[in-house]
Amino acid sequence: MNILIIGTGYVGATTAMVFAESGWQVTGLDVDADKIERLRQGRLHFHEPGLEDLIAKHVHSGRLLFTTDKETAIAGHDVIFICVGTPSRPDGSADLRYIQQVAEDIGYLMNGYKLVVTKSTVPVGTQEQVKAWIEAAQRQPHPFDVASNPEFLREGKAVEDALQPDRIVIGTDSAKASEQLLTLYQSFQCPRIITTPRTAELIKYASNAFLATKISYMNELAKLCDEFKVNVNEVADGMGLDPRIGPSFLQAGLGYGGSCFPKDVSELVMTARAQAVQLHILEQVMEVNRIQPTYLLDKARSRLGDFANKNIAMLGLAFKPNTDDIREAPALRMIHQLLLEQANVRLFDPVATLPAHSSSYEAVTVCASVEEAIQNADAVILCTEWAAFGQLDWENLKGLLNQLNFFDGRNMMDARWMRGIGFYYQGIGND
Ligand SMILES: NC(=O)C1=CN([C@@H]2O[C@H](COP(=O)(O)OP(=O)(O)OC[C@H]3O[C@@H](n4cnc5c(N)ncnc54)[C@H](O)[C@@H]3O)[C@@H](O)[C@H]2O)C=CC1
Ligand SMILES: O=C(O)[C@H]1O[C@H](OP(=O)(O)OP(=O)(O)OC[C@H]2O[C@@H](n3ccc(=O)[nH]c3=O)[C@H](O)[C@@H]2O)[C@H](O)[C@@H](O)[C@@H]1O
Repeated sequence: MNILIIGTGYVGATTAMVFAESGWQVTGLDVDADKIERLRQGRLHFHEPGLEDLIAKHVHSGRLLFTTDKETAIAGHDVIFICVGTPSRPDGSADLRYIQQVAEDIGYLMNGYKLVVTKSTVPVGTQEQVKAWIEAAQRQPHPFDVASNPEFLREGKAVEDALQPDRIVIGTDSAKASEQLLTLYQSFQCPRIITTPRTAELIKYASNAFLATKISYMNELAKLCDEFKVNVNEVADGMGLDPRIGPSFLQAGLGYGGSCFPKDVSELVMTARAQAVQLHILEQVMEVNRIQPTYLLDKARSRLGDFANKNIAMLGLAFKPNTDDIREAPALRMIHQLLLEQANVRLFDPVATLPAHSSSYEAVTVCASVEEAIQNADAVILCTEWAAFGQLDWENLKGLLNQLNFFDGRNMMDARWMRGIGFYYQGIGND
């Protein structure tokens, strides 16, 4: 079997690497010629630790090819993974236009049996829709199967997650399709779940929504911790020792961002509403997340009086460390608000950059180092827990600041230490 990956973004590029690493011949197809040109040279168009080296390795071995030629690519491959984006529409439901485009291309250009696998995160029922789009676009009837095979990798840990997944979920009604997919994944050591397409699609949303729920739960609890002068991290440690709860995703902070949790929780709520089911808990999860960055800004404002003409050093822009992804990053919303309130924003992130071609952030001073960002700062706001920020010597750096105010959106610093060296220090739930 040779494999075609359509869409070479975070998931597509990683998936292409995974199958090449497992010994298959893989081609990545994208409409973006610049991305394809870089990938052909073994270079990645986004920051993901370890991925570029593995892609380069397989580009050089010839096991991994990249193209923009959909006619040849679709005709020449038996197994096709769809990895294009499924962004939110303004009403919060998933926009399937890229999936539809790809399905129609496959239908129109297919020349024999194809196994079409949806790896993109798609609403329950999409597999049936993809089938219908393919059928409607066919010029002559060719047999095909459609399967759902959701992806669970995290950005920043994509290589590790994709090469050693916790589970492989395959949703299909076709024995031939599940057999082919099990062969493709034969070298993986993890549980496989073979189920219906709808179940596979829902497993993906239910997983992301549950993780988002854990985060919003801890963020709300953190506010109570502040009132009681209890440290939320200690509460999380105590809770996490119960194996029924588990220690992960209990980190209070600025709320969840990224290209997935915000859109997937919202899509699940919309899907449920279309079935006349109200997901009350998830609606509140979204609301808690929406107001979470405001909580830290309120603390900073009440300390400074107001933000007008104050120098605010923002440390971190990416929605989480080890990625340059700024989609739905809480830092962006905070910068927007600070600019509205006339603050002078000085920003440093080790890899992420502000959105290109956006006039909204022109007033931000983008700095090349922490030292430059905190120069004459009236307050530091830490938005992303890059490991390097945890190693800074604030005892030495504090002389650069105008006022010793530190607002830690990720509870990264030791509160007692920071206060001990003279900072007015506030985190989320560690007052
Ligand atoms: N980013 C992540 O960590 C994860 C994302 N997912 C899901 O995977 C899907 C893809 O997400 P990302 O990789 O982040 O998106 P992305 O935006 O990084 O990549 C999508 C790619 O598809 C390409 N594309 C769009 N239309 C195309 C077409 N007609 N033909 C060929 N290429 C086309 C785009 O040019 C782009 O390179 C989404 O549904 C997302 O929810 C699932 C798990 C993890
Ligand atoms: O569907 C997806 O795209 C992916 O979404 C998430 O992965 P990702 O968004 O890359 O990153 P996470 O590590 O899950 O973090 C998401 C957000 O939650 C925040 N978070 C995470 C954990 C925590 O304890 N507290 C917390 O605030 C992070 O700062 C970040 O903003 C899931 O973890 C993946 O399993 C899934 O495949």
